[in-house]
Amino acid sequence: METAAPSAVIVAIDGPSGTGKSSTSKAVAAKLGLRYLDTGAQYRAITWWMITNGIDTDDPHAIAVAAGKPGIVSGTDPAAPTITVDGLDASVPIRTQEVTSKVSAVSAVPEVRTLITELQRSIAASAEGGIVVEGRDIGTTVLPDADLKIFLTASPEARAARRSGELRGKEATDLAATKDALIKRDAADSGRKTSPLAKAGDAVEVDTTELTLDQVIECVVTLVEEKRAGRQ
Ligand SMILES: Nc1ncnc2c1ncn2[C@@H]1O[C@H](COP(=O)(O)OP(=O)(O)OP(=O)(O)O)[C@@H](O)[C@H]1O
Ligand SMILES: Nc1ccn([C@H]2C[C@H](O)[C@@H](COP(=O)(O)O)O2)c(=O)n1
Repeated sequence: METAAPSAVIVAIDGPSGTGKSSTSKAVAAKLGLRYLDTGAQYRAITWWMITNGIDTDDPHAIAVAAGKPGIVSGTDPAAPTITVDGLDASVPIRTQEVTSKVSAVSAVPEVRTLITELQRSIAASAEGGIVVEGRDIGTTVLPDADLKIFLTASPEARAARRSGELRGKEATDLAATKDALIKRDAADSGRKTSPLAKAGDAVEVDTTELTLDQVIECVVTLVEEKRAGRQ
């Protein structure tokens, strides 16, 4: 496994859905001049490709056979992250309800994880000034030697309220249904055999339930700066 330049700081941010990983990671990366990688977008992208190419997402063997076919490219500018599949902009279609409902099954297939993990490691290794990588297994599996590991949590109620606020006006906003869907996806992501959603033993846990997004960003920026200062 290649590593980034010695001065680069690598930050892994993991946690369940709706805990604020993407919002926090993007803002922290922008403030500190780091690159940013949304690994959930990559699993969503491969899921979208499976759906649009007629692969049965309930058939792990069919998914495994097709896993190497799509070309997934992630842009890591925190001000404008991008994701393409075979050269097509996938940023909008990967956020549909259909993709969200199928991504846990696709991302549980070991062949998918092996390919996406390799891609994530190569992106992190080429980020010369450092990178914030967010997902479910970054601290445990993808980048176990990350300089700083954060595990974000929040109550299911807080997470559902955040998601409902986001969806208002676009799709159904039933709070109870949103909470049930979050809990179901977390259970699938935590319960899979290959690199499940988990807190690394050396990760700092931040419960964001009672914190504003700005407070969480400030907390993580401080942790990164402390880590950088300690390395000098
Ligand atoms: N501390 C917070 N307080 C209030 N709202 C927040 C907080 N953190 C994030 N949010 C909001 O919650 C929503 C979900 O946040 P975000 O997408 O960053 O979570 P996530 O952990 O990346 O979710 P997922 O894993 O499902 O992609 C967004 O609308 C975001 O603005
Ligand atoms: N490192 C990762 C990141 C994401 N996944 C899977 C599991 C999630 O439910 C799904 C979508 O992620 P989101 O966009 O909601 O952050 O992708 C994973 O298995 N490992």
